Amino acid sequence: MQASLPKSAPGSSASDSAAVMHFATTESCLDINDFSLAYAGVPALQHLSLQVPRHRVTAFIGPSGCGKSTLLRAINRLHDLNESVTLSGNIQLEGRDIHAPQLNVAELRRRVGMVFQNPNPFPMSIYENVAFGLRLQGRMPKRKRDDTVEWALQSAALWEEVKDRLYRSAWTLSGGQQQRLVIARTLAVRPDVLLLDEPASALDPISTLKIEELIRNLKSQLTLVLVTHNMQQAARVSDYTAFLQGGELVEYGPTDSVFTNPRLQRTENYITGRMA
Ligand SMILES: Nc1ncnc2c1ncn2[C@@H]1O[C@H](COP(=O)(O)OP(=O)(O)OP(=O)(O)O)[C@@H](O)[C@H]1O
Repeated sequence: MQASLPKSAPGSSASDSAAVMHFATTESCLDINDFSLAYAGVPALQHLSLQVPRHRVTAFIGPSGCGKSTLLRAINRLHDLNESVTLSGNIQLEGRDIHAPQLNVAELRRRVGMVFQNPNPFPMSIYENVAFGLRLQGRMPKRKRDDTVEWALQSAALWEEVKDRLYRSAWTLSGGQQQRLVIARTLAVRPDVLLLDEPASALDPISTLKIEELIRNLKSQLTLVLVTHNMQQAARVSDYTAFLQGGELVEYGPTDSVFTNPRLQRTENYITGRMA
């Protein structure tokens, strides 16, 4: 897969560099087109355009407050209930505008799963956590549900650790196991996209490495978007990296290029730690 990168000279403005971020030969899963979002009139995202390739890991990086979580949440329409939010432009999932009036938001959230910084298992058993979304979808033969729960736990690299205690409370698991359980719960309804907002930042180093390995392995099944403050993590797990600053997309490209040969000085300053 080749990415056709925007041609802008080092030092050009963010809006120049962000104008076109197309992956010419790659099929994109998400197309973000001239997307802007403001909270109570204060811009948080400004004219972002980028394409997120299918079956790859794309990392959003940038300083605190640059808009990474806002963008991730917008992809899942988590701002719907915030009346102060205004937006323009559009986000398309597999070619369909996620804000189209006839779009079913529950179905969007099944197709686009989201995992947050702090593991949030429900107060129920390990099994019931994973079966939760399946039950919401309607009746399913027990055998099929059991198979799906096992498959999701296997996909989340948790099955071996929990197969003998499926009916114990999810809260008996460690923080790292809880986060993998939450990922299993999300995978059980077979999403197309998994959004991960700092999924390992509350975890110890060993659990973090397990989550990173899981992210790498999951891309054969779905498209992943990762928000992280951790530069090494973005470099280790992502195929593409988008650098945001002040609500603008500054640079976007293959992770290797962004980290080893950034086009813009601002990107270099950030990834080398010269800018917080
Ligand atoms: N619900 C909200 N209401 C008003 N302003 C908000 C809200 N959520 C975020 N913001 C503002 O929008 C901007 C972007 O915030 P966002 O959380 O997306 O940044 P971020 O890059 O994810 O930051 P961090 O890395 O610290 O999590 C910030 O200025 C923030 O204060």
